[in-house]
Amino acid sequence: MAPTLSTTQFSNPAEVTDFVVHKGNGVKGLSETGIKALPDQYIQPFEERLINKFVNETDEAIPVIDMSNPDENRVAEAVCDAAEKWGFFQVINHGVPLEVLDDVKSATHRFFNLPVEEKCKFTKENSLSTNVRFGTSFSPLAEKALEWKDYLSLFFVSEAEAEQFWPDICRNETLEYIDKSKKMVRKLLEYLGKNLNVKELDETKESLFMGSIRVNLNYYPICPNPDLTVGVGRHSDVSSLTILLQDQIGGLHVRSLASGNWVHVPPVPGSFVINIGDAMQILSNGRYKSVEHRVLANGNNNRISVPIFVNPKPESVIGPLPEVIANGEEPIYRDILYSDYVRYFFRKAHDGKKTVDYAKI
Ligand SMILES: O=C(O)CCC(=O)C(=O)O
Ligand SMILES: [Fe+2]
Repeated sequence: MAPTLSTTQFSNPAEVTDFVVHKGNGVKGLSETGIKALPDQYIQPFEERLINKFVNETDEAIPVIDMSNPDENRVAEAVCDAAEKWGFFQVINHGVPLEVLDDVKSATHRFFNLPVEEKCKFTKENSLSTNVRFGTSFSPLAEKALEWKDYLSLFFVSEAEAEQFWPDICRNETLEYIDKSKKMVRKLLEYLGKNLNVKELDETKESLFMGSIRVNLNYYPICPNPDLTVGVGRHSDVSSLTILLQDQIGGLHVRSLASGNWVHVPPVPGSFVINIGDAMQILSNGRYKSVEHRVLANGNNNRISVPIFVNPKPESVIGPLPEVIANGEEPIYRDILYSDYVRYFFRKAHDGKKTVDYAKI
């Protein structure tokens, strides 16, 4: 007979929520109790489950771009083409030292391996800074079904602020990861901008394209019934650009714009997965696509990922760029305060691409 919740230390779902969400054990703690059945609140509606037979039935694959190609125009073209057709691509030979990537992955494991009391210092209730938050799922209070993921989210303000408030155990590695990735991020944004007639990343464009940075350390522990739940539900990012470091486990799936199929993003050692976020879709008046993606839960392996969300400044007003509208195009998005847009995203559960409709004219 399949094990049920009653064969574990929990006698009802409320006790699970208390253990995972309120006591700060996260799904990692739950997984480590040896729980054999998925608690009810993690069971996703049928249509949200990424059952294997619906994926990988396709030979579509997101582009892999070699940034060391001496013909820079070719690199720029490949980046812009992928941003229009896929909204997603991987980059290799990107110039970020591989040891920086290894170090931030190790730091992520170290943080999540801390005792609960240590991690709990960074929950919403306890954290000494609103820019540092340890949590689970996406928005447990707004969600009908929870997601099988824990995270530490770090909004970068300054080195001094990080020194004061970020967890010691992963601070330096995360700061180094941000710092060493900046050059690549700038290059990618320059390529994307040029193709939109943005001649240079001056101060105004910099604050729109890369005015603020958030890094998440994500932990997806082994799940007892991975087919019934998700690591992350369908969503698009609110960033201008996301650069994501994943380990060798896999599980990230992207919705193909061409076919509607869910396409796996295979781990490529030393690469970054790059995706266009909603802010860039809006700034480009829909030319670059912020595409739905989600993460499968895994029954055999723990997985980590470390996305850097490159965002507009919270106080920026985002809307189709003048350079884009100058060619006579009708704007399809209205001007909107970026912090309002982000607040709207976090107020609800993941719901695919619906956030961007909020900015539609
Ligand atoms: O873990 C991943 O591969 C993707 C995570 C993600 O989509 C996100 O944090 O927005
Ligand atoms: Fe995402």
